[in-house]
Amino acid sequence: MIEVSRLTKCYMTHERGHTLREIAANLIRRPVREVRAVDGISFSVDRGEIVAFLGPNGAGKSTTLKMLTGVLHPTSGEASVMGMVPWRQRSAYVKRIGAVFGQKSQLLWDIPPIDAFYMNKAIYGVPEPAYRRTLDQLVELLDVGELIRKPTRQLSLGERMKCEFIMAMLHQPDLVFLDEPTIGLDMIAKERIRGFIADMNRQGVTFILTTHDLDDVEALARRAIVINRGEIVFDDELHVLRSRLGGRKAIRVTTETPLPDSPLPGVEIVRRTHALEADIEIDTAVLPLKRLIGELNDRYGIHDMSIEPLSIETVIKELYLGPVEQESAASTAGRSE
Ligand SMILES: Nc1ncnc2c1ncn2[C@@H]1O[C@H](COP(=O)(O)OP(=O)(O)OP(=O)(O)O)[C@@H](O)[C@H]1O
Repeated sequence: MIEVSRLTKCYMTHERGHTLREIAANLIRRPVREVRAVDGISFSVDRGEIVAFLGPNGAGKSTTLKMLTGVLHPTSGEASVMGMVPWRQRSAYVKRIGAVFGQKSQLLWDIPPIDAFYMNKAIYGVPEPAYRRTLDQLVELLDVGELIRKPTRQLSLGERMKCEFIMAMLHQPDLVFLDEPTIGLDMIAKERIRGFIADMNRQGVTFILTTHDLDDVEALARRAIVINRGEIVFDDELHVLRSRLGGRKAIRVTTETPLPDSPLPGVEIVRRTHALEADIEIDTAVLPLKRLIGELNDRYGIHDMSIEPLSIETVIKELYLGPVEQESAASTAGRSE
């Protein structure tokens, strides 16, 4: 469905002077700096997938999405989506895709969503019977019967997001780009939206999901593409990310005497939450759990303990960090909060 090859986007930005002399010099000539936001990325996505597209702030996610939705021309490289080049065949292309941006509404504030839906029907040229059928189905699935007749400004965030989804799905797109679709929602609303995405996916819709919410990823995606500084640093199934965690476990332990900075080999203090309480991480391949409990208890006296598997967030953070940042992150571990 999506084939991306060596896609690159460089922005040219004007350097701003800070000192008076620099500002005066800028009046005559402003130096230009190149920002390589996306640096030769290649990947493909099959029909029916939900792919999480992840990365830290400034990694190049939005720039990639803008190119794939046809809003932005790349500096170089190619993309073919459903046989079209997004930025060259925009008008035919937008009829086949949908987009939901958690931070940007596509509805109109003062009019009810139903009127905005009707406008989209006209823009996309959706025939009346197909429009009715899809609208009825979406309204029932998202349980928004009455809401769509209220002015958008009177809706709660969760209610509005449901309507944003209807707006994006009414023309029955084959591919939908989601950018932070559950941002700001409470747990119940998040669950509803996730359920809806999974339903649509079962009906054959492909989703590209950009989010900082790793619960969205765990709930929906089987595969993740991680981008950092414009380059892809991981592209595989989520279970491969999880397997990188190996036998590592996160433990919160309260002891009778304080833990030193290196309590035992294979144990890392991630955070001290209290003088006698710390979050530690262990590698059970180096130190089996049974030995950890025995030795911690003998040396420091265990008062309380809870053990959890590490979240996928940990591996992703490690992917985000380059070797230099990993070293400095390691040197700050163990500091009190
Ligand atoms: N219009 C622009 N002009 C110049 N530089 C830009 C422009 N848009 C983005 N950038 C730069 O390109 C890089 C990638 O930005 P982008 O918005 O694609 O990142 P992102 O991964 O979406 O980040 P976030 O998670 O914060 O939204 C950043 O360094 C950003 O400052």
